[in-house]
Amino acid sequence: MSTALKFADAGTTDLADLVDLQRYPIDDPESEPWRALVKQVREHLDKDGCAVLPEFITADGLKQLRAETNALADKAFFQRRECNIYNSEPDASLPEHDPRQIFFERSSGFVTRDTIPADTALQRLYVSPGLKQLVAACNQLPEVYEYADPFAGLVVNTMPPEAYQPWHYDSNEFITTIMTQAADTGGEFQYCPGIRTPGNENLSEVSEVIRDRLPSRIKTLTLNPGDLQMFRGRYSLHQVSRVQGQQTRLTAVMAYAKHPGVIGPVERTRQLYGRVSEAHLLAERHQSKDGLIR
Ligand SMILES: O=C(O)CCC(=O)C(=O)O
Ligand SMILES: [Fe+2]
Repeated sequence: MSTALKFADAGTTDLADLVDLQRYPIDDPESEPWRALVKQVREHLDKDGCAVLPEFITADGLKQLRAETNALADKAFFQRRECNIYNSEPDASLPEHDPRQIFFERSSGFVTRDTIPADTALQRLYVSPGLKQLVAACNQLPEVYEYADPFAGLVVNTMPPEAYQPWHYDSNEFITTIMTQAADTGGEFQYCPGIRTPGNENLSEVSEVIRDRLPSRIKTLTLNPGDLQMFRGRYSLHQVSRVQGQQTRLTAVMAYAKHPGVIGPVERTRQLYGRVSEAHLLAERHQSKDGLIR
């Protein structure tokens, strides 16, 4: 992929070649249509933990994102790994049906932000003030920030045929995704809106869901490439069902933080991305000294 083009300019809001600005005026925040959009998204997020903005990306924009994510797909890190929904270690003292005792094999992979060239449409979208402002307003926050983590803020979830991303919660409260290429079949995003809340893990229902005994609690999202999805993944258990057919499912996952400077923990970073950077090591050392929450 060429890097001869101008690098991403964090100050530009001109996304006219990528985003359908007629329908989604993210370049005109506080305008009437923008406010109406934010109101609608908030309602969906409050009710369902999820909101979809259909055809957010233009046809040309989608062509570009699809080409970029396909070109990056072979840089994904894969590690087949047995995980429970909390990513915690096995604990033999727990009863057999406890959700912490149920492990699934994760076979999806991630391309990390540091391997995505700065002049790509993917990076332009992630750093765009218009998108950040929309995400902040929809989540009732004054501002959101790019991760300082060199790997984690923008990743491409890469799911070749037969890949499965098992039930999990995200560590951050809200996430924004754009699928750039769908699976032929399978690869469906499934979720249980608000199944846990702060202070209540709701282990009994969660245990039923992950043992396939409570299908009525599971919603399957109809998502098309180019739609923008906002999702509260910390409270809504979710999975991507097994990819079938020939085509790799590709999704750009954009994470923003409530505070600047967020860097993921060393051990989790190594598990997810197969390596860590100097920034991760420094952040961990710094954290252990001042005791602050990351
Ligand atoms: O690929 C998706 O649609 C969602 C991925 C996801 O849940 C995650 O990466 O945490
Ligand atoms: Fe997730």
